[in-house]
Amino acid sequence: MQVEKYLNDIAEREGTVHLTLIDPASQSPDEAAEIALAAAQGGTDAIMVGGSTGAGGMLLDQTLLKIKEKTDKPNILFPGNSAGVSRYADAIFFMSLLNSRDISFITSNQVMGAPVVYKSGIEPISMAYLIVEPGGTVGWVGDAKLIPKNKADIAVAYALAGKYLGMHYTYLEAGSGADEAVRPEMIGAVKHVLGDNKLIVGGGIRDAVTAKRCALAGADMIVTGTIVEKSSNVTARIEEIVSAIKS
Ligand SMILES: CC(C)=CCC/C(C)=C/CC/C(C)=C/CC/C(C)=C/COP(=O)(O)OP(=O)(O)O
Ligand SMILES: O=P(O)(O)OC[C@@H](O)CO
Ligand SMILES: [Mg+2]
Repeated sequence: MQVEKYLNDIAEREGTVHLTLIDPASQSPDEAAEIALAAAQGGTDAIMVGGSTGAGGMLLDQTLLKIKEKTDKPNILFPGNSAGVSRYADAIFFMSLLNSRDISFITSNQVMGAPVVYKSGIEPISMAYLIVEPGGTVGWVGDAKLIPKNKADIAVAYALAGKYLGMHYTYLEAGSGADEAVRPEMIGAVKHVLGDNKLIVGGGIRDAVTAKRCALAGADMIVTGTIVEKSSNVTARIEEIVSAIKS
């Protein structure tokens, strides 16, 4: 419960958590570590490591080890499949893609990954993963029946199902690099039924205004990925977003 408690405590104390997503396939482990350090200096709370394609094996292990050398922020795996599990992480978002049409993203990858999580002692954080239009690469890879962006009630139904199945976290995902982030109406409606369960929002959040809008609507945690890959001054970009979402 340590990483989950760490995140929940920040959400309670500071209003909103900021998570930085690093895709091990997008840069070398050394470069990933530099990005993690810069994001930590900008005030991010934890580093998520994963990708929808090619994010496993030695590259994943090395990326985690290098990140650990540079920062003491928790590392949380964000796996695209069972190969995205590594014993060098602190925790894993143990997620089920509830709106997938493919059973492998609902239970099979979880079954293959669970024994590795058990043996390595990393902390599982149960999560309902929901993909909203446009969905991006992860929507395609995960064969998601995308939730229409203006249909908050469908997202609410999925979020309730996840909560009743016992999942602690719900993640509303618009897809990495989405042209529009998840809308405030949907975030608000989902948070309303989740109550104390935590809501993560990501995909297409590139600036402080958008991040703040998501936080005010009810997001407990904001994820940004693309901006740390594309920015020349990661610390400054993260700092802007972090100061906008913390109370
Ligand atoms: C719990 C275990 C062991 C596995 C879960 C497996 C599930 C449910 C996966 C969901 C579908 C999926 C492909 C998720 C990937 C999540 C992810 C790391 C997204 C990050 O997006 P990017 O990979 O950065 O997008 P790009 O590939 O476009 O860069
Ligand atoms: O790359 P961005 O658009 O920040 O999206 C982050 C995350 O929600 C993708 O899984
Ligand atoms: Mg990526």
